Amino acid sequence: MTQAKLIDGNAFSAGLRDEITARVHEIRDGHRITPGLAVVLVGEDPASQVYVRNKNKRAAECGMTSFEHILPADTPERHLLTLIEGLNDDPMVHGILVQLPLPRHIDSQKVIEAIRPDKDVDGFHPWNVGKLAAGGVGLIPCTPLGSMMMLRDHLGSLAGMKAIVVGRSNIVGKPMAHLLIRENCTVTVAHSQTRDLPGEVRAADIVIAAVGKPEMIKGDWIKPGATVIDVGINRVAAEGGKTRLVGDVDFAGAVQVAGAITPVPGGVGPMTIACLLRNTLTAAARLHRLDIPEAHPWN
Ligand SMILES: Nc1nc2c(c(=O)[nH]1)N[C@@H](CN(C=O)c1ccc(C(=O)N[C@@H](CCC(=O)O)C(=O)O)cc1)CN2
Repeated sequence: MTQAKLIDGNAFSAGLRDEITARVHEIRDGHRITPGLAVVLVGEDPASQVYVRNKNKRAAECGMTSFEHILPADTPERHLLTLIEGLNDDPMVHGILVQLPLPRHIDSQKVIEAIRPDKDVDGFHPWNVGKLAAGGVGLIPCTPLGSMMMLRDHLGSLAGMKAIVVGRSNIVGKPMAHLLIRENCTVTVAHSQTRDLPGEVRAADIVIAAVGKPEMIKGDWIKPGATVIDVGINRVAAEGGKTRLVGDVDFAGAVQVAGAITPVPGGVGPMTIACLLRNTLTAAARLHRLDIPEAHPWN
């Protein structure tokens, strides 16, 4: 039996970061502007620490300035809001990102809404959410943006295709659905109350799995030849007391049926960070009204 093509997020993200690096050097040399990314982490969540370290490392590799703010887990919400106010006003900072999840005593939505929308490189501020929903120009959340780049690269036009997004989070599910509508797909958003989820998935040419449940979407739910983008990153127990990463899709089953599939790790995850850098470059260019081409335009 033929196996699905693997969509390699590590390779795609490396190519995108090369393009971003070239653009960053252009504006540093031509305009004396260095894009700056501020990354804020509250607490000691080990996975978040890794993501924040990688974001800063990748930003520096692309020639950007990265500003790291690591705050203790018991930081009062007011202190975090004051830090954001300072970053909003700092001309060296073009992109602001607060790593999620935040400790429970902090209201994440309040924090997101405190970030200047034109520096909101996560694309989570209601202004950017509204721009995406209404078809305007804002900043697009990184994971959906990276997923869409890989889809367009693999499939070309998506017009007329049936897509299902399994999961309705503000970070991935909802923005992904809007992007797919923009690309003229017929979109179903499935969630915990969906009746006959296997049947809904079987009807789809494109499956976006963003439900946060390890290997929940089975191989025999996938339509033969469909393109599967697995957004899940779940750490599960493995042999010898170790852990391993799996997605939301049963990869071993799906790879036998799908036309193409993103692996976990090495699929959507690396694209999330590359798209954060792309958004930071976009924010810097817009804030300084620079007329530079976008890295890897996809629409
Ligand atoms: N403010 C934000 N918080 C969070 C976001 C986000 O986009 N903005 N997304 C996730 C975490 N995340 C980025 O922050 C992220 C997750 C995973 C990866 C990644 O490269 N994963 C690797 C595997 C890494 C590992 O071994 O654990 C892969 O899939 O190959 C990058 C970024 C929640 N919070």
